[in-house]
Amino acid sequence: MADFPFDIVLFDLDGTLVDSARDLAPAVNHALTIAGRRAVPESMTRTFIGGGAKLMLQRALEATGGMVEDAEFASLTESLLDHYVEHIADNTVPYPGCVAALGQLRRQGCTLAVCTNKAEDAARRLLARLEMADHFTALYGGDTLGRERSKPQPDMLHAAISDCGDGRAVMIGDSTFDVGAARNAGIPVVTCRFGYHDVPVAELDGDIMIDHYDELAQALQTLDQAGI
Ligand SMILES: O=C(O)COP(=O)(O)O
Ligand SMILES: [Mg+2]
Repeated sequence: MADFPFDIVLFDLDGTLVDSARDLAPAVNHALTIAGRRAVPESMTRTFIGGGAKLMLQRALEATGGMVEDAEFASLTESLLDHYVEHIADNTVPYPGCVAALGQLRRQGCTLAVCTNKAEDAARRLLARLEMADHFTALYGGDTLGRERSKPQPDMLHAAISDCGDGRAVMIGDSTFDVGAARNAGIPVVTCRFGYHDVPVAELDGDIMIDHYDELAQALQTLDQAGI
């Protein structure tokens, strides 16, 4: 424990711990169909993920003809979430090596938490269905502290660090929301090349990037040695 550089590891969920686009994309297309729009390919939906369901839907609507009025948007958001929750773990899986890496970090003395812009209830359901929940001491969703305090605001990172007993923390994520939140919280950030990127991957601008969970422990050591 003493020689591992971080006490607390905070994880984003969609595109970081789990490959959930195969269940998010059909939920987006369900809502688009209700709105009379064409469906969009999963590859496009992947670029809309990261800011929560509402932003994902807004981007999908903008890409298929434009935003709708508030009441219709609220109803479409509800349809999207109903569909998503019903199919939450149909095709979603943890990324290769993820579960093993979580176990390894815990054996090294790290305390783990999830900081996601997904709604807290959906995040808890998903992690329970995938039998991953027990790894995490804390979980914050995009609505836990209020949407205005979701990532890239640092609030949920600060709260999770406190719940984990305070200490040296690092964020693992896949989008500008994660990098921004980590910067705003003043902690380093590892980005995942395999996740969902709302900007070209080269522009994510984290401190170090991993291609596979097998590289995570070494990446954390490298960050430490670089004095980041
Ligand atoms: O639901 C989303 O859009 C984002 O979720 P994430 O913060 O876990 O990537
Ligand atoms: Mg993400």
